[in-house]
Amino acid sequence: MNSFENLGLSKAILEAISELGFETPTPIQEQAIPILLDGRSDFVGLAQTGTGKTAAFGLPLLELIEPQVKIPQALILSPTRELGIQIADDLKTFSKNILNLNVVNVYGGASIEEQIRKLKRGAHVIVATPGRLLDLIRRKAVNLSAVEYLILDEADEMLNMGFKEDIDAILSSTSEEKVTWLFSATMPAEVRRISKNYMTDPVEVTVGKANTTNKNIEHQYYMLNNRDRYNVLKRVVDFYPDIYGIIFCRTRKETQEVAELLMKDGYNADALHGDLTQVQRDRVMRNFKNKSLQLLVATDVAARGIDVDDLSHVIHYNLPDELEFYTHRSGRTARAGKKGISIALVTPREERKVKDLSRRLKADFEQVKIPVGKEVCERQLMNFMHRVNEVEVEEEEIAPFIDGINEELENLNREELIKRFVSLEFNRFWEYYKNADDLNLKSTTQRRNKKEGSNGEDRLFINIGKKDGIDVPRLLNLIHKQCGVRGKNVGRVDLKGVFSFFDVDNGFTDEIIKGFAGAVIGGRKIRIEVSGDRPSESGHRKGRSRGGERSRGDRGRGDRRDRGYRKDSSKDRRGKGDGKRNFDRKRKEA
Ligand SMILES: Nc1ncnc2c1ncn2[C@@H]1O[C@H](COP(=O)(O)OP(=O)(O)OP(=O)(O)O)[C@@H](O)[C@H]1O
Repeated sequence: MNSFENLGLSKAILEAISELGFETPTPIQEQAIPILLDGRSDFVGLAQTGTGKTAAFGLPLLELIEPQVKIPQALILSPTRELGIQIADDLKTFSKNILNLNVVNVYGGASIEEQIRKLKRGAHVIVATPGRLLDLIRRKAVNLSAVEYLILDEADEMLNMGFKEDIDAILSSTSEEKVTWLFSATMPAEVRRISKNYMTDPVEVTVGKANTTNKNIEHQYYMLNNRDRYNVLKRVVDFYPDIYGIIFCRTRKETQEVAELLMKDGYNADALHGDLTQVQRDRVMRNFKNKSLQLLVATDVAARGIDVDDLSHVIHYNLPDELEFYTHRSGRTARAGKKGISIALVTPREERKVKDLSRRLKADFEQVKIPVGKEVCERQLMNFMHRVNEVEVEEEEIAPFIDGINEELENLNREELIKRFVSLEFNRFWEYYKNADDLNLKSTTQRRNKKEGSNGEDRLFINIGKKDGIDVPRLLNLIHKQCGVRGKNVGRVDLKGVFSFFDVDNGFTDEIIKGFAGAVIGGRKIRIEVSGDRPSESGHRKGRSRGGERSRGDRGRGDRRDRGYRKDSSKDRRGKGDGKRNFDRKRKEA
């Protein structure tokens, strides 16, 4: 194996990276650094997420900069401020032993005057987001004519964000002589186009197979009903008490909603997306990086390229449409040779996306059972036991209280004592989970059987039928409009003259009855009730009405919201605040 010394790096840099614990170069570093040190060719480096691409371009770049020449010699463009800050911080750390080498970071949402001042003091390397840099160019606060090295990081994302024109304008103020380097974990068509449009005969280095995911990531997926998505998320989080991860959503709105629900339910979570102010984003990122925030709910853009140590999980609340997005998302875990788990929450309809990802990324995706309540309780309990085992006892501080404690507990033997201590933790979870649904979807055959038979379904009577102009699509449409229940949850429909029957997954029965309550259709007041028996055409039936004593598993009788969100998130949890408490405690113990 090669060493950093053999790659031609200077002592100043070798010492700095050795302090960071970089012992041997990663494959992309090993291959890229000698070529880039030569400094003469355009370059495309493709390597999986978390394999040290920043140092692969950063180290040779810093070697090539001449500190005594006080003009900007290198420009690094980054799609987001967070990534820009991260790159600039890395470069500052790598170059801390090089005298008078200035890395200046400019981005939107912060004082432009302050950035102008910093640029005036002299910048050798500028790390910038495109919008702000363009602004600075227009104000003539920066001169890029002597830039010799241009680095495009996460370039496809910059194009996705609509920065193409800005980038073109920026590049037109740089010299033709510069060399351009591009690093990426994926090679979507945009990256290809960029290398064609902005580079001349680039040297291309690919480590591993292009577009494959980091092999240290374990890919899992849970199959669920769409309406259970949030409850499954909470269950996964509860099943991994020490989880430290990012939950990816598709839109800013969904990101904010999921984060708010999690916070309301007592989890240590926060949102990161483009609708937040920079101050908010900074606070969230800082808290997440220093591990006082356990769960970051983020959009693809906001978390692109983010390097946070030791993330245990990435959760795809919804799968992204693009394969590359999946790769970048899941690559937030398993960085620098560590392991991590990527979990996708998918409905049966989305399962083909998983198959497609698996085929195209050449990675196995394992379908994992959603833990049932008892399993979550067991996990939490064992985690609590582990913490008991590991906790550092503050002998001196606790000593004054020991006599009083012993007195209070003197009637309890060891076994009793253990049970009671454990119950303090266990009861909260048990209370919450004892009646929790099994959120696993039945297999396709079971689902089919369920549709055909009466198992898990109710047969509903409704007093409208063919004579009211009702056909199957109209009835399904009506149920959806009136109650929010989709046609796929409705089984067999029997249309009669002035009434009809339809089978429905009994989890939706209340919703439907409630949805039709008080409804008037075609001038007729709608009557809907659970039918006990198959009726005769005369309409005679042994029906049970709305108040009937059907068993409905642990479904509540509230509205959809109660069912989807609140039910699995009883107020008890708030007091419990388990996520934060466990996490904080763990950190203190570590
Ligand atoms: N040679 C090395 N030895 C040990 N750790 C390293 C080495 N090189 C980089 N790292 C660490 O690996 C982590 C990932 O590096 P980096 O952020 O550059 O990955 P990346 O390839 O750019 O990932 P992404 O494609 O997701 O942006 C960082 O925390 C970095 O400090």
